[in-house]
Amino acid sequence: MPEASAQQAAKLAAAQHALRYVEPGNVVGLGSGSTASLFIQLLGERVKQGLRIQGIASSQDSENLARSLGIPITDFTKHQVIDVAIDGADEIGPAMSLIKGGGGKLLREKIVASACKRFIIVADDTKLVAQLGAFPLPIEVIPMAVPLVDARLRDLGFTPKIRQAKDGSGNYITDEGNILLDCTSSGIVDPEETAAEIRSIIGVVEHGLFLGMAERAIIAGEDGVREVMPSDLS
Ligand SMILES: O=C(CO)[C@H](O)[C@H](O)COP(=O)(O)O
Repeated sequence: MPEASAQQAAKLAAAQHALRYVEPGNVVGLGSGSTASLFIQLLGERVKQGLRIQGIASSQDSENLARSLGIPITDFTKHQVIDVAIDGADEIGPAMSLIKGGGGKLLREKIVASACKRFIIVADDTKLVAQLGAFPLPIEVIPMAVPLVDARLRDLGFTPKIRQAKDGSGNYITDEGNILLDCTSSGIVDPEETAAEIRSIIGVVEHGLFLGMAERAIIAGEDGVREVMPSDLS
């Protein structure tokens, strides 16, 4: 089987497994990206079969997809607590530290994750890493502050690059109207310290390090699907 379709099959298997964490009456956080989208499609099938849930989406794309499938959408004015959220990740590192935001949705994803009783990651096994940072860390920045934040991030050892829109129209603009800096580094040795340093930079709206948020990860690969807990990842 070509690698791309094996990876796709793994994403689907992880998404399928995640359905067991959704219970009737739940408010469900809907993640972003290809794996989360597969979960939303499967959830839509369950809703068509009669499952009663409501979704809170972590991106406009996910909300549009959910609505097109008949998943009722709610928001934080009606529900401040999400029972369970299912989302993807770009890297899954020690103690289930995560890099997210490859799809550009990290701010709303982190808001959803922060409001969850259970935050569950779905991913293929290529996302597991011994140390975070091979994937460039996305950082969402207020547009006028980009040159200032860029300089501070370089002081921290990052090489930031402004993300470009896929359609060639210029800078990628987030759902909240901000710029994303994709920051390469030689590796993130201490994610907690790095997160605190980035957060202290005025003009940074949010960063893609999700620390201490995920309860478990559903990981799929050629050997099947397994659940991984933070304590399993040293
Ligand atoms: O953080 C994200 C979007 O901002 C995604 O969850 C992450 O990029 C993983 O995506 P995929 O499931 O397509 O590999």
